[in-house]
Amino acid sequence: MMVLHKPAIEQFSVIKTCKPTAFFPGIPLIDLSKPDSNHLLVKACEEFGFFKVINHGVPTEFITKLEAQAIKFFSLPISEKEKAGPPGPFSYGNKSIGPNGDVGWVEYLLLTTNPGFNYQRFVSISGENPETFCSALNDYLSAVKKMACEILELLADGLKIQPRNAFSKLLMDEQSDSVFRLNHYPPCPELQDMNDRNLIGFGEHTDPQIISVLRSNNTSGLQISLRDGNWISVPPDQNSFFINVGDSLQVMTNGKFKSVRHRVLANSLKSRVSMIYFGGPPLSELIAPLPSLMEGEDSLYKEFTWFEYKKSAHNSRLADNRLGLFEKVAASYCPLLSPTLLGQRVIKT
Ligand SMILES: C=C1C[C@]23C[C@@]1(O)CC[C@H]2[C@@]12CC[C@H](O)[C@@](C)(C(=O)O1)[C@H]2[C@@H]3C(=O)O
Ligand SMILES: O=C(O)CCC(=O)C(=O)O
Ligand SMILES: [Fe+2]
Repeated sequence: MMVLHKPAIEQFSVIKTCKPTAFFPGIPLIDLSKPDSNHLLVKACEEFGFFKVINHGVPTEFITKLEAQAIKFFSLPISEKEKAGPPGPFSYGNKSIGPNGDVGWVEYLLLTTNPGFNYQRFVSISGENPETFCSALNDYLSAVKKMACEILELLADGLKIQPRNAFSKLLMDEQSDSVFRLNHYPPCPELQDMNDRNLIGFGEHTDPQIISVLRSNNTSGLQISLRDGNWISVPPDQNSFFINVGDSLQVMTNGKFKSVRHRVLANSLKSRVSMIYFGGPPLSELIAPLPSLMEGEDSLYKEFTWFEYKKSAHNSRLADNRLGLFEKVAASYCPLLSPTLLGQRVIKT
């Protein structure tokens, strides 16, 4: 267990909550088995870029098996976990997020989902039969990817886009650059003595990919930012999935869908374990608005490939407005709306 003395805790972002953040009852809930789900999905992506899905078709057994493997891994001594690799694109990281100095009250495993990737390194560390970890991961990833593709096809239906696999084919592509992340937020008991203060587990950001599929245990902490800048706590639900619109889907819909800003606050008593699949396109894919969604409008974004966007994202800090660099108006016509200034947001809690 990580234990921190008060001065040490100050190394992390501690934010003051002026008023308790109310649980917001309005997070869209979509039942994927209902015939009108396509229109509700479009509405949720336009209004929040975030929603919760039920009747998702992912077997509970796949979820519990992978979660058990994750818990086993995170319970190992740190020296063992570090053998999974230094913080880097596909390895174990502790408190340090990304390559540019971001920190959070979190440890994680970051893995590529490309077929054929050798997970053996992590497997041998957890002391498990290699088959157990690999099969739990593969079962979970195939089921979650299938669900993500179904959602993207329902969205295409709702937007009247032909063909209906216009988005989903990018995740189905053999070269799809998708990532999977297991996050563990240990409890932080010191927080109990720090009235009105919260510790950042994973700082505010948007996800750069097309779509993110998040499942967590029953510990709270996830928050999303509404358009007015207010933060809303998402009540945890271990039987459902939470879906984020990523920056790339915002661009492909020419800004009709919004990528959602979100963050995770640490909990003083309970540990949070989350598993997130980030569905991304092939590196060479041009990320641009679909012509059928333009209706005579100009693209709001400069043209770029996923490789270019990913490279730029990896040079940014977590909270930066990464898409700002690729917006036509902000970058070309108005220096006051430069990405640097847009990246600095007033934090309301
Ligand atoms: C600070 C960073 C971590 C991140 C890469 C980045 O430079 C900016 C984007 C971050 C993010 C957020 C969503 C996902 O968790 C992630 C894997 C991704 O694709 O973009 C992380 C990156 C990371 O942890 O390496
Ligand atoms: O762990 C979570 O619940 C969310 C983490 C997240 O947003 C991310 O890893 O990109
Ligand atoms: Fe995220």
